[in-house]
Amino acid sequence: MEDQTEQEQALVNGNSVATSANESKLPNGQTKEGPVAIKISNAYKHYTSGQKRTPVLLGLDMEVKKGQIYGLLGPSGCGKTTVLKCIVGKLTVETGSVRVFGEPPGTPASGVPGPRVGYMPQELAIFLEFNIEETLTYFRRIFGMTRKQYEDRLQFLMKFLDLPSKTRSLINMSGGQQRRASLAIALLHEPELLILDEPTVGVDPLLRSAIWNHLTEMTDCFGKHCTIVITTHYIEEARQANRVGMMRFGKLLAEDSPEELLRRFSKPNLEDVFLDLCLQDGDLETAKVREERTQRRSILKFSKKKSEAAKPDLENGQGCQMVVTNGKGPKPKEKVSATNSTASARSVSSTVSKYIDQKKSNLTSQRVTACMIKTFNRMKKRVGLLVYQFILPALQVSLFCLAIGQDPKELPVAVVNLENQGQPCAGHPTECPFDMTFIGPEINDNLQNLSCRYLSFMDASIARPVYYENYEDAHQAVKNGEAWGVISMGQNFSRNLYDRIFESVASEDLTKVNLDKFNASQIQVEMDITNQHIAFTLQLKFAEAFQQFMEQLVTSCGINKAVANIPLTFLDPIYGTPELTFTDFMAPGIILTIVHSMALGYSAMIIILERNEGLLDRTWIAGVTPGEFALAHFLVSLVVNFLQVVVTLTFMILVFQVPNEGSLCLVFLLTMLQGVAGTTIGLIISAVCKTQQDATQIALGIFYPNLILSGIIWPVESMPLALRYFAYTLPQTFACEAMRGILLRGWGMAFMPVWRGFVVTLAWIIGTYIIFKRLVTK
Ligand SMILES: Nc1ncnc2c1ncn2[C@@H]1O[C@H](COP(=O)(O)OP(=O)(O)OP(=O)(O)O)[C@@H](O)[C@H]1O
Repeated sequence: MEDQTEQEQALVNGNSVATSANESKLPNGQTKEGPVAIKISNAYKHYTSGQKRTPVLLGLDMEVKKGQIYGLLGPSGCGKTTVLKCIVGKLTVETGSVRVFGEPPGTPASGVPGPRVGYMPQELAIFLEFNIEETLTYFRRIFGMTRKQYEDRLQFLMKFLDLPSKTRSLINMSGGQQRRASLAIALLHEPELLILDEPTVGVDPLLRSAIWNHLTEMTDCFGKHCTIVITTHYIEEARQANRVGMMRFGKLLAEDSPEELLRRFSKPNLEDVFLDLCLQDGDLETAKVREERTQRRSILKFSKKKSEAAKPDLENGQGCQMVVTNGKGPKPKEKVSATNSTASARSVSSTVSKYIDQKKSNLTSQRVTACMIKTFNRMKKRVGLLVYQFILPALQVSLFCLAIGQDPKELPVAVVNLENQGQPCAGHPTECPFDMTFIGPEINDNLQNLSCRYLSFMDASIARPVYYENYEDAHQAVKNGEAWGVISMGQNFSRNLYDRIFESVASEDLTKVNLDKFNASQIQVEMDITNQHIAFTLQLKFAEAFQQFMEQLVTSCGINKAVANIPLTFLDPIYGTPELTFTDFMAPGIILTIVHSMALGYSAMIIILERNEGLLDRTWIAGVTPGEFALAHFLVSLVVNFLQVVVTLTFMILVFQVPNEGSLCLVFLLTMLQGVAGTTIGLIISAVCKTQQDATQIALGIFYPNLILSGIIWPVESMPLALRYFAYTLPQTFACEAMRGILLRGWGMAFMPVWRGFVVTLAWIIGTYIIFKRLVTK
């Protein structure tokens, strides 16, 4: 009733030339009238690109009856694809209304998107790395077809669309074969509504004819529910439609059956009808229109020639795969008798009903599983991606453990030992250099080459001595970058050291210490400290060597070595061991950052890849909701994460023996959650970026600040206050602290830094997943 009112209204307001015809004819001449399948009333829409607004639909009215083939014709850019996208619920109009099966598309009541509709977009929208079977299996799972139904249908489509082996990769097929495979997806479940955007482009005339015959058969019966909307550039091809809509500049110039249009305009073909309509529409660009017409005619002539060449075959029931192979296929339309048509249609009708199990096709779990299996299959096909996903974490961990945190080795140090004439020490006494039997210590023969004794405690594997005879040469060597520093000792180093220790102590007036002698007993070190870590290492080694030298010296004289120590004692550490290295400090953060960034990088590409290939639209129009799509990718990422965490922890803890004092379960759980947080952040990037390049740049842009600010490399406590507070808001800062607590201190959930790390990570996961879901459902 509502339809009727709208229809009447459309007729009153309708386009100047649009007809009031609401009936159309079957190809065999029978009148076809039925309920309305699609109704678009007074639709307006524009695209916005930056400041630019492009109007696309300008008060479009269109009506498609159930069981009709509706040919939507018009020049490139007039808005045909936009209309189709509005019908399948991919786009919405700004004003006016679109109704599919009486309901707005996108609502559950319309069933569109969903298994009620089969959609073939203009672009290929196929998984090029898949073969035909894998591609169709994906859609079979979404639609809930049983294996048997699917096998029958696959067999039919392979023959009908003249597709090569079902196991050949689509990437290795010709353009025409790929288009036919794309059409097979739309035809797979014989939907109630078939939306085909230029399905016959690049298809040879013979097959084009067979496709039209098949479409005719799908709609060719009373009470049959298949409705087809098709766009084509081959205008004459649309004569086989029950009704055509001629579109220009966002509105329909006319809408009627081809026969009625030809009769009304007294033209021999639809091309000329279209030209007349354009002229009537007040379009002054006649030259351009004529040119378009000439071009299209030349295409048509070519295709006609080919069709005619093939005609005898068609008439004999050969040449068209469908006719040849199953013997039940339609003959060319003028040959189809009413009886045949009905019988044939009945068989199609019964096939249609058995393909879709409404209960099954409504199952979220089934669609999520379909998406997951498809993603795993895609991964399997991309060996590079697999390597990237699972070998890279292991490689990163190995490189980190091997390259970071160890002491630098074989650092050249210029040694100027004037006490030994600048030469390497051949040997030195190790006995007590003092005679302690008298009241005060006396010098004995062992008081020589104390400098050599000191140098003997130097760890040559770290500070490699290079001997110089004078200070100037040694200094120049450092200047030239040949050594990291100069360590020098004077001519009477041993005697001056003795005097420093005993004379100053024995002196009655400590204010009168001989500073010359005092300075001459100093071991002087001058360094290149441009590399702070190397400089710190050498300073530490020089100081350790001196401590050991002094301990050995006093011990050789029978004095307790404690006398040689400064009165500051470092007892055993409460947490950690003296052996802990910088690697151990960084490892907790590195584990998290590897897993987090790998997950982020992987998921950041997911939607972009599918969207750019046109697959995302197809998946959604097949009935997978954005929420299901998000869930499927989330679950796949979880599996990938799991494996990455196993690889990372195995290498870090088992192979490279990074210490773990706490619960491995907690370590695993926190790492896993960090991976999930990376996944959800990546999914957001994937949803907002148009290209892989954009996504890569954002992912990299996130990676470095995160690494620098999260306290993974350097303590957060060293940052300026404002930056430190910012760092605390990042997903890895508290998690890194928690991980350090577990691994190095053996803390459990009872410790605030540990549970805080978990809570913040969970908050990031929930927050980013909500944002992602909103973005994809927009
Ligand atoms: N996302 C978009 N943003 C901006 N403009 C767009 C967008 N999509 C399409 N357009 C513009 O809208 C107009 C209609 O596009 P549409 O794809 O609907 O035309 P069409 O009739 O299907 O063309 P063709 O036959 O070449 O496929 C064109 O001018 C096109 O450039």
